[in-house]
Amino acid sequence: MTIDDQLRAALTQLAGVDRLLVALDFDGVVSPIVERAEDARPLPATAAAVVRLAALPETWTAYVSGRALTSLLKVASPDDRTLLIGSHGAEVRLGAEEHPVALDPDQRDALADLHRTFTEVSTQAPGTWVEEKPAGRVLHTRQADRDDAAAAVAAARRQLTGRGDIFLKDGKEVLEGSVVHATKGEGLAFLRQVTEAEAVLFAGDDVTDEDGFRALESGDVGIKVGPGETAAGFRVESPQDVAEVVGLLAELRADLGAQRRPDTDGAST
Ligand SMILES: O=P(O)(O)OC[C@H]1O[C@H](O[C@H]2O[C@H](CO)[C@@H](O)[C@H](O)[C@H]2O)[C@H](O)[C@@H](O)[C@@H]1O
Repeated sequence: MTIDDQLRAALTQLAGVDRLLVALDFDGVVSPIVERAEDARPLPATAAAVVRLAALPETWTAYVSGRALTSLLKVASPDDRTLLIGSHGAEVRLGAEEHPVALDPDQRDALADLHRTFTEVSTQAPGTWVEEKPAGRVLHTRQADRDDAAAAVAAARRQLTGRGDIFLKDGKEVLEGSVVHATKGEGLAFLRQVTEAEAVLFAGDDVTDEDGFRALESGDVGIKVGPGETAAGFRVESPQDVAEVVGLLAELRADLGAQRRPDTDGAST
């Protein structure tokens, strides 16, 4: 991909801010989408660029994911400095500091109902499976026959619609249910607050990432990966393009930092 002039200009501006947060969705952005969720891995070029960014002064990196933190840690193997938002904003890990989800008894009951509904539906639909998260469940349909997948999602929706204590989200070949209301927009706002970032880059590919794009402010850069309606200001086609974008941002910020550093005579170059 050639990074177009507008995106290059936005990245150049972003590279020059005092405090920068680079937040990336994981599946479909850092990792290509794959058949089996447990097989997802970061593209090496993106992972390397994230590490380079995290090592720069006044620069924070984050993965903002719908995955449970345990799953994100397993597939992403993030650098210790990379901040993590899991379960679409319900879980947070800032280095050694972890904020797990705490469910009250009503939420635990709702989670048990959600689990029962998704597993019963999945049993009837070959190729589907249920992923477990601390505050939710995911009905995966990527490996199912298209008609079976649609029927399974419709059946699960029918049984859960109207439950005020279970929040449903559509994703890529998944239906997610959570007993905690959380969004990536809230996750990003929290990260902006703790890092005191002057500007944020956020890249995402899925409908749930739109909450993140809508939480962006003037001076931030939102990048939608792939097709679909979006509130993001920029679009690239694939995770491979994301690797180029994040690589360029790391290069630009490192160069600007080097220019700002005093030379050996003590004067700024
Ligand atoms: O917010 P993300 O980091 O993008 O996570 C969203 C969901 O990603 C995973 O499912 C998706 O990726 C799988 C692997 O490529 C794919 O098989 C599945 O069809 C996708 O929907 C993950 O399993 C979910 O828990 C995340 O919520």
